[in-house]
Amino acid sequence: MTFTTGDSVGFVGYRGMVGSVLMKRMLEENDFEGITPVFFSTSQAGKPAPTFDGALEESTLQDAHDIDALAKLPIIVTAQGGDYTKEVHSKLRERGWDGLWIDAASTLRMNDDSVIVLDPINRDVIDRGLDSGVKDFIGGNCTVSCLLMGLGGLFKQGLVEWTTSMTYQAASGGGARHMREVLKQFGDLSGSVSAELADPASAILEIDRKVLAKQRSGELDTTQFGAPLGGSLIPWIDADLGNGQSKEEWKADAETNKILGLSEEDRVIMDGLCVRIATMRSHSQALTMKLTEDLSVEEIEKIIDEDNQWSKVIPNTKEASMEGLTPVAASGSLDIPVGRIRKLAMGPQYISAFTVGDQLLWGAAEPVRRMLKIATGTL
Ligand SMILES: NC(=O)C1=CN([C@@H]2O[C@H](COP(=O)(O)OP(=O)(O)OC[C@H]3O[C@@H](n4cnc5c(N)ncnc54)[C@H](OP(=O)(O)O)[C@@H]3O)[C@@H](O)[C@H]2O)C=CC1
Ligand SMILES: N[C@@H](CC(=O)OP(=O)(O)O)C(=O)O
Repeated sequence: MTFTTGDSVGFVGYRGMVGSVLMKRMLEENDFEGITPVFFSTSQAGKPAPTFDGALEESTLQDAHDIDALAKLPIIVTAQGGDYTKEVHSKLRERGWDGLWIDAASTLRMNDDSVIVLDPINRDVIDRGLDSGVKDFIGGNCTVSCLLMGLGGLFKQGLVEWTTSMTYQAASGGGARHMREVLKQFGDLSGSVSAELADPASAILEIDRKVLAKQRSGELDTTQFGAPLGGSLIPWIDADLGNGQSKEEWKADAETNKILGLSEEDRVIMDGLCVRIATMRSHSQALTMKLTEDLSVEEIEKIIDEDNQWSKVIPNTKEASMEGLTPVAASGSLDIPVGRIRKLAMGPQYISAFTVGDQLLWGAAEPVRRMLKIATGTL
């Protein structure tokens, strides 16, 4: 089953958080031209499909579990989540569906017959995959994609021996409800000391005592994160692999090497700690890298800056870092700022770097959006 201009493309998960970002980007880039979108929902079948204020023709939402309807499509794009992928993808393949499955969820990422998509970094791997008949194209983990978009130049040129990343991951990585939860926690914490905050003469240690008491009281809603995040952090993301490593930490090495298409002997070693903090939608990472060569900082910055149009070197000064190297600066932008680049005391091949990326854009929706364009022959 191959796509020709005007053919139908199925969209599942279009109204979720990642799906909404995907739709917004597709509208901004006029990506619906040349395709006939068919929208699916697991809960709203039969209701009107979105027209995005008249940008698309009126249609009806299809049932996202209707395998017959899905199997008619040459391309399915899904941001519905891993459980949906687990349930539906195998049913489609078992009945012989040979269309392209483009997915934001992690379920199929490490399968031998899938490609992880991040085309500014691995267009060659994607093209080889398409040529050799790969049918499953999966977006990478958000921290991995954002890191490679920022520092891809060094990796592509084989200049990285190993990297350790300490992450500062936003609430949005958990989903929409997680973002609400952390904001509600901040509100409740602030509310618990509103009288003291209104009085500039009140003692800060009394405010601190009350805030801590509230955080420990069990009264904050922690349904999503399982622990208070407002005014705190959680040094664990995703499943416990039982060897001291979290699944999020494991993904860094596994996915980076797969994205880059590196063989066993060329592998880059990646490891670190993944930490959830109370930011909204941008993930940050503090990196220590051992390079294979003693490059000057200027050479390193040039390689990073020139790799792709979105990586942006931020000068290693306090002013520039505070202005351009924060989640507040990066959110809502496709740019990936990379700063704090300097040689470390460990030796001339050791550098630090700090990078930030909107994890709903390059971390989730954008690689998937661009893969659809590659699949439809428009990128
Ligand atoms: N959040 C993230 O940072 C990342 C997520 N992903 C992947 O994308 C998947 C989807 O994540 P995310 O978009 O955050 O999930 P959401 O929970 O926002 O959306 C998933 C689905 O929930 C259903 N839904 C139920 N109620 C609502 C509502 N009120 N508003 C919108 N949708 C609703 C929709 O399906 P329906 O129409 O069928 O009811 C929707 O498609 C994840 O499971 C993950 O696999 C990948 C990378 C990053
Ligand atoms: N695990 C990421 C978000 C995510 O969805 O990752 P993945 O696509 O690898 O499951 C986070 O919590 O920040």
